[in-house]
Amino acid sequence: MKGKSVWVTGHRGMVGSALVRALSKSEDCRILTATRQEVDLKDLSAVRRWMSDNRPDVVIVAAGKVGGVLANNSFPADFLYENLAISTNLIHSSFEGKVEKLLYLGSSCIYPRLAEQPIVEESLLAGPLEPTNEGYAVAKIAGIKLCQAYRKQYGCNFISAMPTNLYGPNDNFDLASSHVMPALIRKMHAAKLADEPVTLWGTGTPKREFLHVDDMADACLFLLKNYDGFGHINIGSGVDYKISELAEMIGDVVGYRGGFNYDTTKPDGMPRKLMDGTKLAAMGWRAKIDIHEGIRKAYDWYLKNVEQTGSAPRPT
Ligand SMILES: NC(=O)c1ccc[n+]([C@@H]2O[C@H](COP(=O)([O-])OP(=O)(O)OC[C@H]3O[C@@H](n4cnc5c(N)ncnc54)[C@H](OP(=O)(O)O)[C@@H]3O)[C@@H](O)[C@H]2O)c1
Ligand SMILES: C[C@@H]1O[C@H](OP(=O)(O)OP(=O)(O)OC[C@H]2O[C@@H](n3cnc4c(=O)[nH]c(N)nc43)[C@H](O)[C@@H]2O)[C@@H](O)[C@H](O)[C@@H]1O
Repeated sequence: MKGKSVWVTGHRGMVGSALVRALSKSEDCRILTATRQEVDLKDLSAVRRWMSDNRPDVVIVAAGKVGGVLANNSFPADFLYENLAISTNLIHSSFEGKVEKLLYLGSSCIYPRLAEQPIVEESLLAGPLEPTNEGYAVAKIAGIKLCQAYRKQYGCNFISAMPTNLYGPNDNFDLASSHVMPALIRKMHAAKLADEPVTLWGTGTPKREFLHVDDMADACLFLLKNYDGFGHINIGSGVDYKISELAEMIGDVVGYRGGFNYDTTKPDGMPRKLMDGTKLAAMGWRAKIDIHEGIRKAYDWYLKNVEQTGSAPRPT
């Protein structure tokens, strides 16, 4: 990507900020960013204007409305509408702006609720979706299909990657809207100090695969440099854990010695979503950050950035 202008959308978020770190470290390129105040990605004319003023060579779609199982279940219209708008505006204006390459990021929730495990890329649209995040999943599926349609009709080099559940620096630690990893780090730290038990949502039996966001960013740069295909590519670690097992692992790192209660009024979501990483492995990429090391890094980041203030500073 030497000499290219790369627009990382959503650069203040967990995924976008990891991509900016990775690009700054290893690529001799020009990184372009824009805050929501500068360009609301839901607004097609604003996106078009920004695109024609800045003329990126490469666009990474790492912006989106993102949240955990409860937020997705509670605000399906927002998750569907905002993600559809962001995807269509960025993909269409990248076509208009003759962008050389676009990387679209989706999520493992695009796959059917009861997909055969580990989930191969070909499982897409082979069965009904998980109802708690159907809105988000439909928007992300539309993004994949848009990339494929612009490739088929206009020859655009637009690729898609589906990362599994991510965690790391700049994660969202708000207990109402976060994913499980940051929520449990925060809850266990507070429970350790207060000497109280921790309440987990759901039954603790669903299984999830976790990937450190720096591994994900590394995989994205790998795909940008090595993949020009039609089909979307899974990005995962290849290992999944029950939520109750994840809680034990986080407890070990945080030093929480108490027990766990389960609030079964909260949703479990997908029973399991372990992705098959054969395609990416065959190209020569694999994850490097082990989950224990990853949880330690995430807990350190939480202590340094969130614990003191109650909310994390976002990158500018
Ligand atoms: N988190 C995960 O576990 C996960 C898993 C798989 C895939 N992904 C992929 O990664 C993407 C980003 O996830 P994340 O965890 O980095 O989320 P995040 O931390 O919430 O970051 C999302 C970013 O998108 C920006 N954004 C949202 N709506 C916007 C709008 N209308 N205009 C301009 N910017 C807007 C946000 O801007 P503000 O800073 O102004 O809010 C923020 O910078 C997802 O959409 C998904 O494709 C994430
Ligand atoms: C990656 C994202 O994953 C999301 O699904 P999903 O893995 O269930 O999202 P999470 O919110 O991470 O929840 C994973 C599992 O952890 C359980 N869990 C236990 N305690 C907690 C807690 O305190 N907070 C949270 N958040 N969960 C908790 C939750 O019930 C669920 O079974 C999708 O809704 C999105 O669309 C997206 O795909």
